[in-house]
Amino acid sequence: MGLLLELPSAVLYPAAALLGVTSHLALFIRGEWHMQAPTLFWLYSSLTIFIYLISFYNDQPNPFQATFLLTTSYNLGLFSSISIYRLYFHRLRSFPGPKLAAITKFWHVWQCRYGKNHLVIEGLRVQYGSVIRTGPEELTIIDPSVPNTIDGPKSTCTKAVWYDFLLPEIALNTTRDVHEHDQRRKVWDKGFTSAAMRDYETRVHHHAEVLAERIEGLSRQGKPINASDWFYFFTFDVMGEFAFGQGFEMLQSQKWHWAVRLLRRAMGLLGPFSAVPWLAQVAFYVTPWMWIVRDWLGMMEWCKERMGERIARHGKVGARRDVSHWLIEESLSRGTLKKDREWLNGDAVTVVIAGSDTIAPTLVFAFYELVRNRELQERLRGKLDGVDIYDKGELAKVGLLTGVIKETMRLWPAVPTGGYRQTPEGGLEIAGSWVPGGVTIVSPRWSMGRSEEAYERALEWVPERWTTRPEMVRDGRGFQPFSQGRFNCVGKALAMAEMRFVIALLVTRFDVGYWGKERGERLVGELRDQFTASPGALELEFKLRGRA
Ligand code: HEM
Repeated sequence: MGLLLELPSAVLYPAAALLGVTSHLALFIRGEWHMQAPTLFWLYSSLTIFIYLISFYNDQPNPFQATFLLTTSYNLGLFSSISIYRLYFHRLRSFPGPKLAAITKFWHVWQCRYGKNHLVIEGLRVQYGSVIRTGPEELTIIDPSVPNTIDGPKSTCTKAVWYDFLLPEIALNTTRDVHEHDQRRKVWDKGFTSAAMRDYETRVHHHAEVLAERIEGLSRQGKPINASDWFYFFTFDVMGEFAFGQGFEMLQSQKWHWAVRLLRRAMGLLGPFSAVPWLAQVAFYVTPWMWIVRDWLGMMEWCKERMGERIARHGKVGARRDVSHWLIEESLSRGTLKKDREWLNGDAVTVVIAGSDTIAPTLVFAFYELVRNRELQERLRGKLDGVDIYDKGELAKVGLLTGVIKETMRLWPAVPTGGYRQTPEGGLEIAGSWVPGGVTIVSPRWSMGRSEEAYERALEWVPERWTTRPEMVRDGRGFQPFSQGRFNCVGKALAMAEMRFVIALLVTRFDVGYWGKERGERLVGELRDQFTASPGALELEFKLRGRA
């Protein structure tokens, strides 16, 4: 090495650049590298220090400069080769899209720095059309046929690299191994049978009634209700109970639980950094002391402890059956409780996030729309008149109520752009384009729901398009708020029952309107896409019906 450094610079630096090109063409061009990111980071840092020390001990006149020039030459070779390849030789080179997006996902990180991926994609659709290259190995395709192609019964697509974001945490929704997923899904399905659902219903009713009482209490005091707080308090309390057998007690305390706060703050990272899962790996392994990583790990530790307590309570007299009951029961029956502990921890966090961060924004937006459409609110109240809202079956028959929920999920999807899939090795035809293997496919619900080709007056909230005006849905194939196929939402029935009940309970009990000068500007303006939708504040007035 010392001898190498004595080579004339005219030879040394071009040689380093050539090494950069070679490492790209011989190594990095093949396969996935995001999981190796921490190792590469350490290797690169160690080599840089090593070069510096060699230069220093070989009496180089300026060891810092020598190291800098050598590493820069290598990087120049490496990144020039990557850029030229991705722009002019890559399998996706003929797809339209921003040139910088084709070179690096950092382009996307920058675009999403305010958590507005749903708007970034919408802007690209206007500029480039419905098939866009949004990354070196990524296509965003806005077409009603895509959900079925990538998730339908015949699909051979798998989950894309994004799902490795949280490794080493493992959970049903993040596992990329199809066989492993299917095995775990069978266990989950036991927690969502009709019998299991009956156990959950009464607790949903109980929490919803507490929510209504709190709202009534505040409205009696003449205070506004921030829907974006209260619906989250409600859903997190419900899901906390389903995951750990105990809620976060936010409806009681009327404030955010610190663990939920940490969780939501950590989820905020998914806004800008979803595009670069390798960076999350570097952060987890190289900088675990960083505040945001500490937040996440702190929250995971808290969940792990709660799961420990939940396991200790399992089978005790009076213990109620929650989602975790079924997961623990399965591990016990197989004698694998200890081995499955990581799964149980990860799956409990999944119950909390997947069950809360989706229902809450849908409820917030449903009430926003019901407030903007007071006549429809009144009509819905009329349809609910005389219906036993505690009877799940009866409630499901109220078409307009289901229409309200579906229309809200179309226009304000809880998962606006997420749900990335990867094409199988041999490639796949998607929406008329041949897509090679190993490519990430994004099928954004936000843009699909706003497509005039699929919906008449697409930007308007018209629940009747799902009931009496079916002609307003020109092509409903793209409407998959809960996804479909093997990775579809396991909690769909629970979610629909829960949303129907909460809306019915509150609409029959209160007249809901804007509070003061509120018109929903913050709700929509501060909406962030961080895999799930995170809305801004919305202050509403809930007037108890029959009172002035
Ligand atoms: C409005 C409510 C909800 C919506 C819109 C929704 C939507 C979705 C979507 C789009 C997916 C697919 C995600 C992906 O492809 O990565 C999904 C998966 C999932 N959801 Fe939901 N969800 C809701 C409520 C719930 C509830 C209440 C639970 C119950 C705990 C739940 C649990 C899950 C789980 C575990 C998965 C992963 C399934 C798998 O990979 O096999 N969700 N959900």
